[in-house]
Parts: sequence; structure tokens; C-alpha cells
Amino acid sequence: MSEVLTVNNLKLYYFTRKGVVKALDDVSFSLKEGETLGLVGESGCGKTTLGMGLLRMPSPPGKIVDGEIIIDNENIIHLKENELRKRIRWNKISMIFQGAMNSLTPVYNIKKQMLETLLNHREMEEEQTLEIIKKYINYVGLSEDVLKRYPHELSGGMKQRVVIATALFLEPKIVIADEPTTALDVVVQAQIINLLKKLKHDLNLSFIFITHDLATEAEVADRIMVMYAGKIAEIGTNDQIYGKQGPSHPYTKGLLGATPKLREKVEELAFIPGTPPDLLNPPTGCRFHERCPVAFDKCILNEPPLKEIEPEHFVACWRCYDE
Ligand SMILES: Nc1ncnc2c1ncn2[C@@H]1O[C@H](COP(=O)(O)OP(=O)(O)OP(=O)(O)O)[C@@H](O)[C@H]1O
Repeated sequence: MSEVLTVNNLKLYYFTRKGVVKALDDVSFSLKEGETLGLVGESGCGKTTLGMGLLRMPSPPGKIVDGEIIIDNENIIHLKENELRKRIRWNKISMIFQGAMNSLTPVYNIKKQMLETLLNHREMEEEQTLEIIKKYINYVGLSEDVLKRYPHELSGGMKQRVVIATALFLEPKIVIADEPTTALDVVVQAQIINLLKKLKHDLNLSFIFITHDLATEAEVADRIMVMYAGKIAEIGTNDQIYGKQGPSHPYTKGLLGATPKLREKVEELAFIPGTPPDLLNPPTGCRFHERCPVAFDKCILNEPPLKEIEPEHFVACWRCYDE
């Protein structure tokens, strides 16, 4: 499988009044054509920052300070805003934003909201644009009648389908879905996941699927990328992370241990002691060492590199390789 996206040593910092928040620090990975890469990690580890960074839309006061984002063999890191808007965002890479279904403008009907996004990113006649909108509204399982309605007249699942159609109608090959099912009940969650799977297959999309929910990730992702405090802790195939052998990084093991299982009753759920570090002043060495049950001296002093320990399986942990 060829790579549709390659990220090299990406650094994105928030320059706040309190200091510099190192939200992404030397992040490197790739996304293959037609795969779903699941992105997991505790709140605040940098998942949304990564998604927004890949679109070159860091939320203020964020700035990309270093690295490469290569899409279709083109490094987009220095492209001008105008070019990004006309050629890259929504055209090659788009995002289903976290909570977007609740941010639809209440005073616009669905047709007007969708038209605005489309015309903002591509010069087209309104009639032609409307045809595209109708095609994608049908793709996501809604009837054209929805276009006349206002957001408050739609259910959560319908609004999320509108958001998904909006992310897709300029035919990007890469879609970042940031917690696309979080605010929905379990039945609607399943419908949305099935829809995303179908779209991925029919349109040959590559997804980065961000979620807190490891069970959802196990269901949708081909590979899993685990982030901790602005860095990648582990990347592996679904089987390497969720299979019999289990993950290698102590943080991933902790995350899986802390996930409730539907059919197993336990006295007390395992948990990872402590809280994630403050990214204004991250710990030296491995950023996880203060909470790690197997940390030793080296982890406090030296940062572990992300290394391939078996084909497709990358880990940043001194316990996982000999050095
Ligand atoms: N606009 C901002 N200004 C300053 N700091 C920010 C901003 N946005 C995010 N951060 C900080 O960057 C770090 C990463 O945040 P981010 O929202 O990317 O995490 P996340 O993993 O997506 O969290 P969640 O799962 O809660 O959505 C956190 O320390 C957060 O406080």
C-alpha cells in the first residue's frame, strides 16, 4: 500500500502568556492509502492539535514550528494560505471536527451551510454545487428534503451525517474524524461507524480516526497510534495492539487495562496513577516516566526514540529494546 500522508518531525507549539505549550513534539508517522489509522490517548495529549496541524489550521496561539507534512508527494508546510484553501484543505485532506454537529449555524438551513463551505474552497456555479451537495447527502443516507431544514429540526445522527457529507464533497482522499461518535447514543454511534466504513470502502478514503474509546478504535482501525503528552508512544497494527500478545508500551498497557469490559466484572478497574504532565514544562527523558510502573534511571534522563521492534510495530520505550 502506498502512503497518502507522511509526517516528519512535526512540532506544533502554543505560544501562550504563561509560556510555550509543546503540544506536538517531533511527531512522525505515515498514513497508507485506504487504511484507518486510529489515534488514541488521554485528554490533552495532542490528538486534536495533530488533526488541526495536518490541515495547517492550528488554533491560536498555536504555530507549526518545524517538520514536514507530505500529501501526494508535496510538502505543504510552506504553502501560502490561499493555495492551501484552494488546493489542499477539503480538496485533499478534510476533517470532521469534534463537536461540529453542534456548531452548525442555527439560522441557516442545511443547503446554505453546505453551499458556503463548498464555494469557499472551489470556484463553481451554484447549480453545479447543488448537484454535488445532493449527491453527497444521498451518499450519507439522507433525503434531499433535509437541505431545506434547519439544524434544530434534525436528530444528532442526521446532523452528524450532514457534517460527514460536508467533509467529503470535494472528494478528499484523507479524512480526519475527531471523535465523530462521542455525543451520540450507542445505536446511532453504530450507524455512523458503519457509514464511515462504507464510505471508506466506496470512496477509497484513508482515515485518521480520533477517539477516547478504545473499543470503537478496535472496531474501526487497521492500525493504532497511541499518543502521550505530545509524542507518539506506540504504533502497531490492530492485532499487535489489541491481539493476544497485547501492546508493548507500558502506557498503552495501562490504557487497555483501564478500559471496562462489558462481560467481565472486576472488583476495581485498573488505572494509571497520576495525571498527564503539564506540556508547558514536560518531564525530561521519557514523558511517561513519572507514572510508569517499570521506569528506570535511563527513562528519567534520556528520551526514548520511536523504534520499529517488529514489522509495522513502533515503540518509544527503553524497556522494549536493547540500547
Ligand atoms: N488554543 C490553545 N491554546 C493553548 N493551549 C492549547 C490550545 N489548544 C490545545 N492546547 C493545549 O495543547 C495540548 C493538547 O491539546 P489537544 O486539545 O490537542 O488534546 P486532545 O488529545 O485532543 O484532548 P481531548 O481528547 O480532550 O480533545 C493540551 O495541553 C492543551 O491544553
